[in-house]
Amino acid sequence: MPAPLAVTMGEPAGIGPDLLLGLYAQREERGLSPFVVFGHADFLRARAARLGLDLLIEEATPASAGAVFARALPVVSLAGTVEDTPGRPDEQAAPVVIGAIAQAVEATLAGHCRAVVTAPIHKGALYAAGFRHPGHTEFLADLCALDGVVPLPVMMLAHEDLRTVPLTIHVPISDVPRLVTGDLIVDTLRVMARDLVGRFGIASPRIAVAGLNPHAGEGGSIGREDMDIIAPAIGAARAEGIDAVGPLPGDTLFYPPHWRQYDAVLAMYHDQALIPIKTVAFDAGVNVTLGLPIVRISPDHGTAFDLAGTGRASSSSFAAALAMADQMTGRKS
Ligand SMILES: NC(=O)C1=CN([C@@H]2O[C@H](COP(=O)(O)OP(=O)(O)OC[C@H]3O[C@@H](n4cnc5c(N)ncnc54)[C@H](O)[C@@H]3O)[C@@H](O)[C@H]2O)C=CC1
Ligand SMILES: NCC(=O)COP(=O)(O)O
Repeated sequence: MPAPLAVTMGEPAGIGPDLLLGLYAQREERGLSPFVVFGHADFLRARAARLGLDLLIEEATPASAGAVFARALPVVSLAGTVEDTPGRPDEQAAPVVIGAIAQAVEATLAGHCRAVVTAPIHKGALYAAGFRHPGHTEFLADLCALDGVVPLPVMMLAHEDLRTVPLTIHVPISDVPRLVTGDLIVDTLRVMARDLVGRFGIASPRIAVAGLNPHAGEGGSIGREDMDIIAPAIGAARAEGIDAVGPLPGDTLFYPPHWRQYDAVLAMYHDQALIPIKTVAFDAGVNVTLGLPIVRISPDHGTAFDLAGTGRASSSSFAAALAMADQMTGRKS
């Protein structure tokens, strides 16, 4: 039996548990391939009951999950306290939330699961409990370190033909100009070029690079980073055979006829990359981590505390994440 997908439970006070339970309940009509949830079985039973979902939840292992999936939701259940309090995060649950991610990655690196699909975490609750990574992206890279070498994780938001990557991720906007370095741009372009081929099957990817300043600096009169740092880095990447162009003004680049000329856009900061995707495809975009030895995908949205426990959250982005994990691991086209 093929290995299952590893799905992490995410923040218990958020919508992640609602969505994975709701998708499991529709597994037959959606034709979902087997997945195993890393989380807390009793909590998931409580949330399922709150949502009025009549389903069985069974403790399992990645090896048994495939056989269990047809009759019950297989769960690798971690020890710890997880209360069912929608909308009210409790840092007591943090060890289970963090441990679930770590165990899902370990199982995938070992080949017991095919890919990791993560439900959203509430970063504030985890920071309060001592979590020291800005988000999944950086934590996953640490978990995938080999012989002490941590891969460069690259966040990509993807929907159909729009794919955007923020060069800098969860950092204050005041730190961005200092963090936009030539080395980071070249390293990120290398990961993008490699994974657009290897993960997305695009034979000769074309990458647009957005500028940092308005109008990409307007020839240096509105900031010099575009001329002094970004343009030379693009030149260095092109010299390696990477088809990158820019820096292009960030606003007009996202005019659809412009971005459609490219397979992906490298943006300079979080919102420059995420606003376009969330504008055109909030309900179906996904977040993919490039640069890792495993496939990791998540929905593009967060914990949506206002909807948790109500059954009103849309599962379309979560379903898109499961579908892309299947595609990238060769299970479905
Ligand atoms: N991959 C992850 O772990 C992510 C985690 N987050 C975390 O989520 C928390 C909340 O972030 P926000 O900025 O408020 O973003 P959010 O995505 O949780 O919510 C923004 C708005 O979109 C709505 N929304 C979100 N998902 C929806 C869905 N599936 N169906 C219908 N409506 C939906 C919410 O009700 C809210 O009005 C933060 O702690 C953030 O760090 C945010 C993005 C990704
Ligand atoms: N805004 C995107 C986001 O917060 C996702 O971060 P990560 O937890 O996937 O690193």
